[in-house]
Amino acid sequence: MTTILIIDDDIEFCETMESLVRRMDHRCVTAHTLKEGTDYLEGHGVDVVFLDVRLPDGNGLTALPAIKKSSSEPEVIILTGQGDPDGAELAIQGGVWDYLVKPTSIKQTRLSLSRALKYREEKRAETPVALNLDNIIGSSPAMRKCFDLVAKAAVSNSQVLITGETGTGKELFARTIHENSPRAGNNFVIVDCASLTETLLESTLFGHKKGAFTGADADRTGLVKVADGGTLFLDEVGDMPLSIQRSFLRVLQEKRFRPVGQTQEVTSNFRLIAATNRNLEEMVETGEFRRDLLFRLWAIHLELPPLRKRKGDIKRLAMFFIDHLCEEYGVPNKGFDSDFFETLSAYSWPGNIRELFNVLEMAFITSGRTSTIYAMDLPSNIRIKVAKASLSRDSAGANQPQVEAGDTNPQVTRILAETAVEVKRHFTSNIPEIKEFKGIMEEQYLRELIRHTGGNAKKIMQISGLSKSHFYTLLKKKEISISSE
Ligand SMILES: Nc1ncnc2c1ncn2[C@@H]1O[C@H](COP(=O)(O)OP(=O)(O)OP(=O)(O)O)[C@@H](O)[C@H]1O
Repeated sequence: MTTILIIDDDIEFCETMESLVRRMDHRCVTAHTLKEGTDYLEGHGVDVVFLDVRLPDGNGLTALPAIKKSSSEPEVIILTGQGDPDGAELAIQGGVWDYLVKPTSIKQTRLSLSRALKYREEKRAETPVALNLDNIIGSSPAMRKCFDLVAKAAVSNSQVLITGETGTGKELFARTIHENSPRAGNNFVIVDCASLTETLLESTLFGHKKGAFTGADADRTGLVKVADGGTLFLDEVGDMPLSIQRSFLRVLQEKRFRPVGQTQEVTSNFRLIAATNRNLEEMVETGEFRRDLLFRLWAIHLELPPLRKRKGDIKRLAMFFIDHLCEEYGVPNKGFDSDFFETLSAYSWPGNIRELFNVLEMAFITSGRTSTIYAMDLPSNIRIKVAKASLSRDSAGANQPQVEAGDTNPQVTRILAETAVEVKRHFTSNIPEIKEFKGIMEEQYLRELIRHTGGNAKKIMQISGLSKSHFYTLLKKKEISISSE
């Protein structure tokens, strides 16, 4: 059933609206403060919100973005006692469906509500584009937003600008847009603007005639022409020299250009996707990037989040990539110890997914023929960084939470990982028997446990998971007395 929420502090008005909405066979909920209204939106599906502007706890227009972004993304109709043109403009910019000034006629209110609901129904009925996202892993909210944009980009012919830190998947997403677009049957052509000098970039993009410059010993077709009917992917577009930016802008507008040393123009019907990890708006301010080109580029702007902001995706990315490696190396699928994912999640991944995949490949090789991959298999530099970050976090917080029963918090995991690094370092030449090693570690653990709990038997059992009899047997075996610790 359709639900309409009325946020208005005028109780009488709410009652009138409620009866109008009910007569239209919709469910109606009223809220007399902004807080009440936004609280309701958090846990319930709402189709349309009638929103007053002046409310006891704030201005409705200020809350508009949060209301629009709430989980059911309702349409909003402003119903205000004091209409003012600036407020109306602000509201419309904020995406409201209608702006009505009280008193409104029943007819007008009904019409506005019916139209908003019709629009909402049509929006829902739009058939979602079935994307082929075979090689892209991610189900975090940030990634789902990106997939929506990929779907929009795939069906349109507009320029796309993809931004994001290094290794976040800009090229992968550009290829995915191409492969899901009607141009998929034609070329996807990559030009890396950062790796070419100014002259080389010009001839690479536009091509040249034999003899146009020293070394041009044959005609060469430019990559803009190779992308005819397909997609041209300009990687690191922020590194494009200003002189080329000027000529490229013209190519974008007219889809025609002149190869170096040639008098005749060539045409190309290409679709442009550009990517960069630089801030182009800042570059425009400093005069390093043309504003007009930037405006052309970002008809659709896809901003890829860094991996540290979507840690929920790390596990699936790791499983996907290790499965891929198993297949490539022809070995049976491997399992993972839980400490493996904990360590991966505790690292900040400045090189994003590229770095993650490199590290996983190293761990995969280190794990050899074993069927499980452990944190120990990760490169020591990663484990050390994780351990150090955890320790410095610990020393920064004065009152650290006590380690409770069964607590395998990241701090403990980190310390264990660090211990493992130490053990590995010392064992290079001389490895003791496992019994001896276990004995030493066990004794160390018991002494620490007693010190930490002050010898409180209940806490000892809770934390260690040992039974009373087992604990006292161990104490006897190690010749430890509770009072001396
Ligand atoms: N969501 C994802 N799912 C699976 N693999 C991914 C994902 N994102 C990126 N990758 C992989 O990570 C690696 C780096 O991706 P890509 O080269 O597209 O990054 P980039 O942002 O273009 O990097 P750079 O800025 O350094 O050029 C590639 O192996 C790519 O396949």
